[in-house]
Amino acid sequence: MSESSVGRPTPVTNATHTQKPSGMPIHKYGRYEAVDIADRTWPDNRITVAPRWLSTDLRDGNQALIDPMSPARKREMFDLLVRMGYKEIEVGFPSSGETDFAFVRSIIEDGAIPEDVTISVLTQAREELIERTVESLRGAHRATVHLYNATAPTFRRVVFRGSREQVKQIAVDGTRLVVEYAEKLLGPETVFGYQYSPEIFTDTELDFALEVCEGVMDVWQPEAGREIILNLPATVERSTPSTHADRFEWMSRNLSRREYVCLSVHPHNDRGTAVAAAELAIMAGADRIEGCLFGQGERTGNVDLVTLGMNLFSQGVDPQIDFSQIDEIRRTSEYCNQMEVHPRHPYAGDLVYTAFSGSHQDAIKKGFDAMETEARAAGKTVDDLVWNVPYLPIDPKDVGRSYEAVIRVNSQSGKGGIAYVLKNDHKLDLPRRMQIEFSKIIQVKTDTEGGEVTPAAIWSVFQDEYLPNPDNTAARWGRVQLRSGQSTTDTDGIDTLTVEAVVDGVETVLSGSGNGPISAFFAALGAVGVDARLLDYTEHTMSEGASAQAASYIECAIDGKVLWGIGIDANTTRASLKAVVSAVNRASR
Ligand SMILES: CC(=O)SCCNC(=O)CCNC(=O)[C@H](O)C(C)(C)COP(=O)(O)OP(=O)(O)OC[C@H]1O[C@@H](n2cnc3c(N)ncnc32)[C@H](O)[C@@H]1OP(=O)(O)O
Ligand SMILES: CC(C)C(=O)C(=O)O
Repeated sequence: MSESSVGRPTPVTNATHTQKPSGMPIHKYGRYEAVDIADRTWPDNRITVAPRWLSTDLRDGNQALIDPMSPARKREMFDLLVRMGYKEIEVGFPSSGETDFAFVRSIIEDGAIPEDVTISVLTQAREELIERTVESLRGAHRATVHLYNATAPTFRRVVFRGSREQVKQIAVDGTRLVVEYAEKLLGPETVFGYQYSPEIFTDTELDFALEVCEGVMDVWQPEAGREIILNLPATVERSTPSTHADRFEWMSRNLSRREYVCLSVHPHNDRGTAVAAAELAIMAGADRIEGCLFGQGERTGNVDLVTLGMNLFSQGVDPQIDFSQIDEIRRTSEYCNQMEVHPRHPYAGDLVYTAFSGSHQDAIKKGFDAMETEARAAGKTVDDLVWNVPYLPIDPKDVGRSYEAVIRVNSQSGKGGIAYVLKNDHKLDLPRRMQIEFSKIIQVKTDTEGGEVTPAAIWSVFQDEYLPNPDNTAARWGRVQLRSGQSTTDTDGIDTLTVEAVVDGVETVLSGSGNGPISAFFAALGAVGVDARLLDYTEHTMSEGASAQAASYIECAIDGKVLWGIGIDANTTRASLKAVVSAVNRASR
């Protein structure tokens, strides 16, 4: 070892990270096939308008619940989805039993479905189920039957025990039966649509998925004014979102009658990438997304419609869905599903607009201040500007949240967060060095007591430290209490101040002169043995209007200690005298 390197730590080298077998049974799993599409175009595409949305909360969401929704909970969910603006809603699986059938009948018969909303119902490709399904739609204004059968090799072999041709025939025959029963059972008042899903599309060979979809289209005969929805589900999410997008681009390019096809994506979240899979599929040509609020649904859930919609919103694209009361949406969804939304759920969780850590809080506070400064300079309001506050991808106000929870204080917090609470809740804009001083006081509390310090507790500590209330004996402390004061200014600009005060419990009249009321007060305090020197002074109004209060902050050296005081009063001179008293009392505390 050379002399110069003695005592230095050993640098990390790549050799430290050589891979060792984990012992996990990796031999049980195969790699997902890539798609042969070297000239893919989707990576260059941008999402500039909202896709069509279908909520399947009442079907795919409901079928995965421990306790499926009661009719009342179903209705609550349906009404919420309508209020939010969803125009396509899968309302159930009517052939599953009386509950779903009766629910579909109830919303049709109650007139609960707005004219511009299309309801959709799912069925297997079995004649008795198709008949019952179509039957449930009698009298609806706009209704779609959604037929599915699994097309992947394992399902062909294990579930249907049939060849490719036989499994394709299930879809083709099912489609024919849907058309026949719709013609037989539904009247002209119903605008009737059709949707087909090759279930387990993600594990189906692309050429076979295409062949089945073409066979279905040959029966439905899509044309102008007669679209078909072809929904390609990631029934179980199996690939990266990029491979999923490749498969969509391939299907979109190879489908015939493409202009009459609404290509729909239906991701599940088994790999945790459903949102990305949906977004990339849209870039790759999909027109429509099926999902559930907050990612409810089978196993790890369907893709989350709230995240998808809010992702668009946060990029300046209108999602066509109203998320402005996100907490009401969340509460209703929790009630209907009897399942809680995670506190860290994107856009909606309790903690997603909250910073506990000091550097985040500092940046957020500075971001808010910068937005206010920019707005003032431009003669605008903050709401007119493009949102740009660190760590907050959107303005919490836009989803009905207040700024109260944006900063919460615990042992990880710094001065910026505490200053934010005082500014936001009490209009006190503490000078930087005073922020440092006060944050140390709060830090002692968090270090000794642990946990969170609420805004109310911060305020109570602040009041006790800087603003002892002279009217409240319990909260009164300190050597000096100010009663009243008068100042005069002579022709040379010298101020003479006379104050009535209680000093060490004794009523006293103090007098002093200086080149301003503060220095005059310091001179007066000298008479009772206070040795104080002004280091810094700042003030601001706390609100607009004639009755506005002002806050004064004074940094002084008193008897060898440097510390801050604050005074609040409608009169700025009185506010500054109070600030001196605050500092003097703290010095002797
Ligand atoms: C990926 C998805 O989310 S798909 C939607 C899944 N959702 C649901 O299943 C919820 C509602 N379903 C139900 O309530 C019931 O399944 C019912 C009432 C519709 C039918 O119940 P059952 O008659 O007992 O049949 P079950 O659902 O068990 O299906 C088994 C049979 O249907 C066949 N089948 C399954 N899916 C389909 C399909 N899409 N099309 C045609 N046949 C199918 C199976 O091969 C099997 O046939 P077999 O008995 O000849 O072997
Ligand atoms: C019926 C289809 C669309 C489905 O729910 C799935 O494959 O996940």
